[in-house]
Amino acid sequence: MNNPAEIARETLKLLASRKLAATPNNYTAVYQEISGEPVEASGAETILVGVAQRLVKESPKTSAIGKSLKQAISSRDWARCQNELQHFLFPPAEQTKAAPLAWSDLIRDLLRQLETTHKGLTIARKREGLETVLGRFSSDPAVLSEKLQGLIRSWSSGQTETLDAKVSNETEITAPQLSAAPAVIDTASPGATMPNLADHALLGQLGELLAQTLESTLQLHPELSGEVTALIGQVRTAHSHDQINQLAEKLRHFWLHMELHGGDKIKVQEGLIRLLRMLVENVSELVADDKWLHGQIGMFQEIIANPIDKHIIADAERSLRDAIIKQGLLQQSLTDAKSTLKTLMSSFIDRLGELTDTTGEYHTKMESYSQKIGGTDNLAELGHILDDIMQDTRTIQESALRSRDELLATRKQADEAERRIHELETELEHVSELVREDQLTGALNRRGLDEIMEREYKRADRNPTPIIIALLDVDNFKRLNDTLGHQAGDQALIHLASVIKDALRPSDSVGRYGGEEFIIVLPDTALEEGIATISRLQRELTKRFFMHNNERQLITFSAGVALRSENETADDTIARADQAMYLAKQTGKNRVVAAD
Ligand SMILES: Nc1nc2c(ncn2[C@@H]2O[C@H](COP(=O)(O)OP(=O)(O)OP(=O)(O)O)[C@@H](O)[C@H]2O)c(=O)[nH]1
Repeated sequence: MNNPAEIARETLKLLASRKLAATPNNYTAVYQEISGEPVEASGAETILVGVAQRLVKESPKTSAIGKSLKQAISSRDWARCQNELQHFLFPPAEQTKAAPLAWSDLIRDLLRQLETTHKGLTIARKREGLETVLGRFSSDPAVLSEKLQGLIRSWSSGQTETLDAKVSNETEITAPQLSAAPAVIDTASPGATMPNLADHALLGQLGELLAQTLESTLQLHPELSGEVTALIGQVRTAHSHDQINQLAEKLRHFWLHMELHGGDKIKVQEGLIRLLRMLVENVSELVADDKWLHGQIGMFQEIIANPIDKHIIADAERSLRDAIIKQGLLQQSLTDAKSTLKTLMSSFIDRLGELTDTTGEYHTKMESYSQKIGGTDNLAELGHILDDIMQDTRTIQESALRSRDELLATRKQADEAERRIHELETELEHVSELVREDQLTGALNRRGLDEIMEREYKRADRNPTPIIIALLDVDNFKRLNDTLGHQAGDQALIHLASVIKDALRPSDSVGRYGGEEFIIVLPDTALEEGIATISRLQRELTKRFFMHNNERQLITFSAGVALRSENETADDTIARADQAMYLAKQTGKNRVVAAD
């Protein structure tokens, strides 16, 4: 139909049949429908189309309204347009009611988490994060709520470093969270989006990871095992929005319990250490003269005084176990030697008693002979008395002689037993000192070294004499370990320590400073002399090879030699020797460098 008059006539007919009012808009629309020419949109209509398009793009939630609005505009169904717009501007009551509830929970949670102690997070740091979130997102309550929840999660998970990054990236701050579970989980909820399979799988994996993480806390907090087991069951079976919300609430309670229990454990640990410190201090006073215990107690005091480190405890345990085994053996020998001495002493006393008895009897007899002699003039009888006297005198002489020999022998044995006891006691004292030795090489350990250096430094302060501290580090030791094995490496260290000990003077000391590092203390030694001594050690090592599987292995070391400056602390001298040793390594290894 091309004739405009005919089109106009048809338009009026259609308006009447559709019972539409003959308004300009209706007329234009029907006219266009018949003629097939595009409708020239009115100003208001153009604005409405723009609004609809914006809603489609804005978010998944507004997109549906936008699309429906677009359809209503194109079919010119203005009542529907009005409906859609109202729906968008004034959402149904239940949607708006949910917000205050979520806010009260959120604020409660926020306050609780703000006051709870989180490792590595101060309250000031938390406040700072809170200020940033409030400053940036307070214009949009929904976004603000999400960001605040993200912030709380980051506190509980200890992700302090990522907090700033998250705050600065608006789209990243909230990872999907349990308390605000995404609609994709619950397809039955009104308005829910169809779940995406990949999201489902990811959520399942996350759930399983959470369950495993919870399982791993069972060992740490056995007292919470009932709660943890129930939570694990719930994590594995929670699928709906409601279930996940309930789970989130229980998890929050669980975190709180864990924090309380963790805090208790730390307090218990601190209390035990305090008790142990008191006990050790008291014991060390009680046994002030008991050298057997000095080494062990000193070691304990040192461990407790410093931050507890599992490696130090393990080292100490090894040394102590060795010392205790050796002390046990020596104690047994000492007990045996003491009981031998006791037996000897008692037999000694018995013999003395016998001797006294015998001499007492002899005196009595002599008295009776003297009376008999006084009461007779008979020569024959006097002859008999004399024979008896001679016999008794010979017997007592023999007995005295035998007793003298026996007593001498017993005395000798007693002396021997006493000497052995003394020897064992000295050895026992020395065993206690074993905790000052490095168990592998027999050189001093760090503790032993500290004591020697303190002693020598004090001596040098009283009576000014030079002291040399040399730091030796075996060259390419890692390669030796890698090619010959760790045990060969150990043997090489034992060999090195033995060569050093043999080459030094008795007044010098050698201690193991670290893995393959040794410190040598040369008292009363000038710098030139010290350098010469350490260079001599290098030559010794080229003469006394380390043998491994019948093959000669050359061990070399780099050394830094420092002369103690006036009033310098041991740590400072070591630091200078270390720098010089580092220079020796840098300039080709197997050399000795004097410290500045
Ligand atoms: N066998 C054995 N090896 C040890 C011991 N203590 C430390 N080590 C090893 O010593 C090696 C030291 O390696 P690095 O510090 O790289 O030094 P390096 O190989 O000697 O190299 P340079 O010092 O540059 O010459 C490491 O492999 C340690 O594992 C020990 O008691 N026994």
